[in-house]
Amino acid sequence: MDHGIKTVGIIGAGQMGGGVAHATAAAGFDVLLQDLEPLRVKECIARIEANLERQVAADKLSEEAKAATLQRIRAVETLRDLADCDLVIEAAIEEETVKRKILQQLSSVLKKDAIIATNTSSISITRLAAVTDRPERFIGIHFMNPAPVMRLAELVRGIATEERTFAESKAFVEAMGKSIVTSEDFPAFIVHRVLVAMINEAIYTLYEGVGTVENIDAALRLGANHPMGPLQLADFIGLDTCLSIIQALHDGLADAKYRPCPLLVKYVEAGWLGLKTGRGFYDYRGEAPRPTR
Ligand SMILES: CC(=O)CC(=O)SCCNC(=O)CCNC(=O)[C@H](O)C(C)(C)COP(=O)(O)OP(=O)(O)OC[C@H]1O[C@@H](n2cnc3c(N)ncnc32)[C@H](O)[C@@H]1OP(=O)(O)O
Ligand SMILES: NC(=O)C1=CN([C@@H]2O[C@H](COP(=O)(O)OP(=O)(O)OC[C@H]3O[C@@H](n4cnc5c(N)ncnc54)[C@H](OP(=O)(O)O)[C@@H]3O)[C@@H](O)[C@H]2O)C=CC1
Repeated sequence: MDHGIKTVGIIGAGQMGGGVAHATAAAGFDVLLQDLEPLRVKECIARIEANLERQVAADKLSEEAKAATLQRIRAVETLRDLADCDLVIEAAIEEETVKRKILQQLSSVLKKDAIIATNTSSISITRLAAVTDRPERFIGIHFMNPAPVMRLAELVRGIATEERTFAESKAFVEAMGKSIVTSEDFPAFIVHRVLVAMINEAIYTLYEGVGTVENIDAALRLGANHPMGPLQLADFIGLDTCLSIIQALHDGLADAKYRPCPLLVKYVEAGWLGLKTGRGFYDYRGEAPRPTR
């Protein structure tokens, strides 16, 4: 199916905004990248360049392809600059109030028929769609981290999402060389109904003294062939994001089995958010990561 998408706007130049910008540009789309803080966009494009350079050094990408990918990514400063995009993907922090404000402002400037997507990990697509002027052109496209590498995006329809919006979004994700799964619009969708529930359980396993950080991670890495242990993965995702997701499950399903582990809450309160702040279940500030408990 022809998705009719040429130019993609991305809001939020964090780990996901950057990864999605990289993967989208590498697939041949023009990308406009926006963040509240222009410096964040600059840093983000530098990270994309370093990732591309690693591929060039490993002979997995040509210099020309690297240059072409970078050339397709343009930094912009305001939501108004995204007005002519065919698709805008919101990838700001996992806080509903922040997302609602962005989506309301975006609606008022974006051309009429453009699709608005959110990369939220857990928040109701129907609820976010309702603050826009186009719930029928609104959808969840949930990419995985690191977006250039991971092969999946979850597609989530809100109650009003039109079939055309779903079909175009699916064609867009497939044009990026990725597969889709479809999830109903329930808190945290499919991936995190399972993944963050497991991460929260791993943190309880640490909290209750069943195992150390290293033992819990090794148990799942070597014993269940997970590429990363659950605590390393939590640090990789961001502990603030993990807490928001498990909180969404707890609030949305009113089931005590999703109660956020108090240790996770404490780490977030300390500002120990994982890899992105240099410290979480591991301390990344030395030569090799060291467990913090
Ligand atoms: C929070 C949410 O809402 C949803 C989520 O995303 S949940 C999290 C989902 N993600 C996961 O579960 C990730 C689990 N971890 C993994 O799959 C792997 O550890 C990993 C892919 C991250 C790294 O794999 P690895 O084999 O240990 O490392 P490495 O060999 O360095 O990297 C593999 C490839 O990924 C690339 N890569 C690694 N990190 C990258 C990044 N941040 N950005 C871009 N590319 C990256 C490397 O360049 C390398 O590419 P090539 O194969 O072309 O050389
Ligand atoms: N981390 C992960 O593994 C995954 C995360 N997600 C989802 O993707 C989204 C982003 O997560 P992630 O990239 O990890 O988060 P990060 O914290 O790395 O990045 C979020 C970015 O959004 C910026 N931002 C905050 N408010 C605004 C705003 N009003 N307008 C524009 N930009 C803003 C932040 O700027 P500043 O730092 O200045 O506040 C930051 O640069 C979340 O919804 C998350 O749930 C989805 C899949 C995987």
